[in-house]
Amino acid sequence: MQGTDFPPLKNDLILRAARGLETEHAPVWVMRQAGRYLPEFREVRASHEFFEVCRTPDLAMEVTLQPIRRYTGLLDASIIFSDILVVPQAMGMEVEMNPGPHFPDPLNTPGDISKLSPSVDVNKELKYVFDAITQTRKGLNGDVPLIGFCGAPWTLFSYMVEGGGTKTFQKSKTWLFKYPEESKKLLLRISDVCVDFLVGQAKAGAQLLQVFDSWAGELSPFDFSEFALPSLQGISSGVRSKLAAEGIPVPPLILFAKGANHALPLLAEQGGYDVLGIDWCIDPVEARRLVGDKVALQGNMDPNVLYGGKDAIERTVERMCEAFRKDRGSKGWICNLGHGITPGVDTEDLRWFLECVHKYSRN
Ligand SMILES: Cc1c2[nH]c(c1CCC(=O)O)Cc1[nH]c(c(CCC(=O)O)c1C)Cc1[nH]c(c(CCC(=O)O)c1C)Cc1[nH]c(c(C)c1CCC(=O)O)C2
Repeated sequence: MQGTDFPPLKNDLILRAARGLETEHAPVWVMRQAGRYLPEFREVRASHEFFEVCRTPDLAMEVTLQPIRRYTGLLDASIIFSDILVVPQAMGMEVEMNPGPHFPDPLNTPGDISKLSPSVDVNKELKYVFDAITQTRKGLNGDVPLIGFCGAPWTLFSYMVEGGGTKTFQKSKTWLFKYPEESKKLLLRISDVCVDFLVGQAKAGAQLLQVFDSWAGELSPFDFSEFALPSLQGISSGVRSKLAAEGIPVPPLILFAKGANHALPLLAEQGGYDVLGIDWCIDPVEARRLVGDKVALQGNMDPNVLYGGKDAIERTVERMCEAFRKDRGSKGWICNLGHGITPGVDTEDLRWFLECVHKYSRN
């Protein structure tokens, strides 16, 4: 599938911002914008299981388009409806969503690695994601670009080892510190699947690619460099070289290493990504100082401000816009929350957030 087969793009703000260029206002999208805070999403979920929605291109397209339709003209990107856990599934693991992720048979010791598929053909295992992307890109009719994504190896590793969410990271840390060499091998093996998966998404029509390292902040700076960084670099360099080898333009690459703000200088220098996402625990002025002009930034309002009412939202957005735009106008900033939107948010409060971003980030 080649780009020329798709409707022409009418809004390229996020593509320009990702390349560090000027935009009329900051492009804005919201992590988890297709999700349970939307009544129309809950309605689809009432009659379809979570992974059924992911695996059915018609349904995945429908929920991907829901926020774009509801907030017409206010969102500057869409993100394909899927989950980071489709990669462990493709590697041969069973994953349930009830309501959070649960792996009935997690990787308890390095011996369990042999249970994973020896090689993963993403074109077979994850074809449904590629089909959903191609179909959704057509369905968007060029209104906004479509983002593809995957989970980062460290975050996926922790789910595969813990068997679900965790507060302590006891099992994943046991692996890192007791079996460091086996851990590194597993991380790189996950990274190889992520490369093929992102390459496939770009070929299917994804116009930007984001890597979610949701648990990056659980690692010390040393352990982040030791364990997470090589696999993140493996993804950026692998995606770039494989697409280049096929003569396909490389879409902007975004890395959201949540909580790893200490690593911003290192990632800007050596990560190989065009955009770095930041959470709300770092001031945007400081983040910009740390990365210089090397990358664009994405973020970073605390999603819980959306529970604070219209005044709090407006004041926070105004402050955020001022900080990201300090001394550089609108160059190289993609506005987002500092993590995913949560299920209890009022849909009109999100609309107000988006309107405030348009108002306060305008040149
Ligand atoms: C860690 C992680 C996961 N999934 C994802 C991450 C990384 C981002 C982050 O840190 O939030 C990424 C993700 N998950 C989902 C998307 C869709 C695209 C979007 O709108 O952003 C994306 C980009 C849908 C989803 N993935 C999930 C839901 C909610 C489940 C439902 O529909 O019942 C959605 C809309 C389920 C999910 N999936 C995952 C968890 C922990 C949960 C349960 C927690 C929760 O309920 O929010 C794993």
